[in-house]
Amino acid sequence: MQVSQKDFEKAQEQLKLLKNDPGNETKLKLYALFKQATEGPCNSPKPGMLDFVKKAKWDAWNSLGSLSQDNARQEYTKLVSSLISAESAGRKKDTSPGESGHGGYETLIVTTDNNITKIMFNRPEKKNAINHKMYREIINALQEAAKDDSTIAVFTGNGDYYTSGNDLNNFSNVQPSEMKKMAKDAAELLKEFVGSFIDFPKPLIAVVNGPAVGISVTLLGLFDVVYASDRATFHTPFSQLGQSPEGCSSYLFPKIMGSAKANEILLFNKKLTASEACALGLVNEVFPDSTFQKEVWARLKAYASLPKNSLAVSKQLLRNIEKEKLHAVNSQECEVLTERWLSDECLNALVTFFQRKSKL
Ligand SMILES: CCC/C=C/C(=O)SCCNC(=O)CCNC(=O)[C@H](O)C(C)(C)COP(=O)([O-])OP(=O)([O-])OC[C@H]1O[C@@H](n2cnc3c(N)ncnc32)[C@H](O)[C@@H]1OP(=O)([O-])[O-]
Repeated sequence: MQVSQKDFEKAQEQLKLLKNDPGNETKLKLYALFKQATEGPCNSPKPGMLDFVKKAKWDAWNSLGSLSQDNARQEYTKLVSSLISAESAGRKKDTSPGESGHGGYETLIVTTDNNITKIMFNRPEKKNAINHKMYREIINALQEAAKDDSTIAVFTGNGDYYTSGNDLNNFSNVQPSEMKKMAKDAAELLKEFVGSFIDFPKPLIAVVNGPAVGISVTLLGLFDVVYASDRATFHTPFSQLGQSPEGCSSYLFPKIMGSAKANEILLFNKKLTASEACALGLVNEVFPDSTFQKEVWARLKAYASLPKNSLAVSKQLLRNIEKEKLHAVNSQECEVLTERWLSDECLNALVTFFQRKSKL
C-alpha cells in the first residue's frame, strides 16, 4: 500500500478524534513513526538516563533505525487506521463495565481490563470445541494481545468446559479425493497456531475453569502459569482417536513430569484430575470451584500491575533458550499428524464419535 502525503496528514487529523487513550506504548510508537516520517532517522543526542519521558521517546524513535520515511508514513497511517477501526467496532455486549472489548470475533470473547487481555473460548454449546474459525481467531487474538497495552494474556473458557479440544467436525464432510489436501492444510494451520503460542512475547496464563481435552491440554506446557478449578480434568485421548500428540507435548510433557507419567497421559489416554495435574507440575495451583474466579482474578490483577517490560523481557529470556527446539518439535509433530489424519485408525475413531457409540 502506497501512502500519500495527503493520507498521512489525514491520519494525523483522525488521530485527534480518538476518544480512548491508546496507551503509552502505542503513543510512543506513533511518536516515533511520526518523527521518522517527517525527519528521517533519529538525529538528536541521547537524553540522560533520568529524563524518563524524553529517553523513552528517543529510544522509540531510535529503534526505527534506517526505516525509510515512506515506510514510516505508511506504518503510521496503518496504525492510526487500526486504532480508529478498533474504536468504532465499539464495545462488545459481553464486556463488563471497565472492560474494553475487541470486536470482530465470532468464537472468542476478547477483552482488556486492568492490564489483562482475556481470551475466552466462546462456543459453550459445543463445549468450546476449536473449529477452524476459532484456530484462526486465536492466532489473531494472540497477535493483537502481543501488541496491545496489556501486561499479561489469559485464556479461559465460557460455560462448563475449558475446551473439548479440536472440533471433530473439522474432519467431516471431506471428499476422499480431498483428504490429502485437508490433512496438509490442517497441519499448516496447526503449525502456525502452536507457533503463535511458542512466540507469544508476554506472560501467558491459563485459567482452566472446567474439563480440558486434547490440544487445550498439550498447549498448557507452553503457558507460563496454569491455574485450575477443582472441576477441571485433563485428557489427551490421542491414541483413542488414532492420532498423536501435538502442542510440543512430546517434548515438554516428559520434561515437566518425567517420561513415565507423560507416557500414561500421551500414549494411554490417562485422564488427570486437577490435583493430579498439579502434583505432576502441569498446573500451578488448584482452587475450589466456588472461589476459583474470585481468587484467581484477584491474583492475576496483582500480577498485571507489575512492570510490564520487565515481565516481557524475563518471559522472553526464559523462552528463548528453547524457542528453536520448540519450533522443531512443533514441525515434527505436525508432520506425523498429517499422516495420522489419513490413517484408517483415525477415520474409524471419527466414525465412532459421530455415531455417538462412545463418548470419552
Ligand atoms: C488438530 C490438532 C489435533 C488436536 C487434537 C485434539 O484436540 S484431540 C481431542 C478432540 N476432542 C474430543 O475427542 C472430544 C469429543 N467430545 C466428547 O467426547 C464429548 O462431547 C465431551 C466428553 C467433550 C462432552 O460430552 P457431554 O456428553 O458432556 O456433551 P455432548 O457430547 O453432548 O457435547 C455437546 C455438544 O458439543 C459437541 N462437541 C463437544 N466436543 C466436541 C468436539 N471436540 N468436536 C465436535 N463436537 C463436539 C457434541 O457433539 C454436542 O453437539 P450436539 O450433539 O449438541 O450437536
